[in-house]
Amino acid sequence: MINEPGFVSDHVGWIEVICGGMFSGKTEELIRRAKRAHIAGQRVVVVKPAIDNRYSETEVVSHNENALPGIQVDTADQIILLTSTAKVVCIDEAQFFDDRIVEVANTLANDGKRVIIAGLDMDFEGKPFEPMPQLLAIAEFVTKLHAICSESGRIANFSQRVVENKDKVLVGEKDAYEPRARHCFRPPVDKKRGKPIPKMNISDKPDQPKETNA
Ligand SMILES: Nc1ncnc2c1ncn2[C@@H]1O[C@H](COP(=O)(O)OP(=O)(O)O)[C@@H](O)[C@H]1O
Ligand SMILES: Cc1cn([C@H]2C[C@H](O)[C@@H](COP(=O)(O)O)O2)c(=O)[nH]c1=O
Ligand SMILES: [Zn+2]
Repeated sequence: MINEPGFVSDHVGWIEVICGGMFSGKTEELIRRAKRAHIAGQRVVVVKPAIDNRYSETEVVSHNENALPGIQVDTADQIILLTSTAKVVCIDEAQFFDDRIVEVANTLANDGKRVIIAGLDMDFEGKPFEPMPQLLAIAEFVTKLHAICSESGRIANFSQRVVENKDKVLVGEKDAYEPRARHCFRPPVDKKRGKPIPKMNISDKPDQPKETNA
């Protein structure tokens, strides 16, 4: 029950955030919750930012090709106009919206709607992906999912960019990203030192002080 707030609460609105790295199952989970709300007879509207054109312009699609009809929007404010009669509003790829998405999510929830938001919590540098931190802060319910690390088979919460590109936004799939565990993630070049930060080996021991005879 704890993973499905929509079926334990009453008629007031609230915000659920599903976060994690790439391939962790965020879109699948969003689709699962949307489908169940639809089965429960609730009017569900699914939206995604227009920049995410990876699989389809009219559907939200997961990496394993689960899909649901979804509307592309250019701005967060358009979501308000599109969802006036909805009971449940599902927003995928929330990291691609600007800060207005925070106000929009609050407005929808205050209006009595269940707002389900999926998004990447960290970018390719391993830094918080704005505006996800703000959305996580205002949510009543948070679910963090993990992929499987492509190197170690451990749980992965980082998204390793495997192509040379330093833009924060780079839409892509396995052609450009791999899920990685903490100890298998290599952040991009450290700008100050100009060198790649070496991958940390979990068996590495901290440097021991050298003995001197002085
Ligand atoms: N390394 C991986 N770890 C977990 N799932 C993976 C991996 N590679 C591919 N997948 C597939 O990705 C699916 C999740 O896709 P999706 O919901 O679109 O993830 P997200 O939206 O978090 O990127 C999984 O069910 C699985 O079929
Ligand atoms: C890490 C990172 C990812 N992206 C892009 C790549 C994908 O198009 C989406 C994430 O989609 P998913 O459903 O979570 O797989 O975000 C980016 O633009 N910048 C990044 O740093
Ligand atoms: Zn997704």
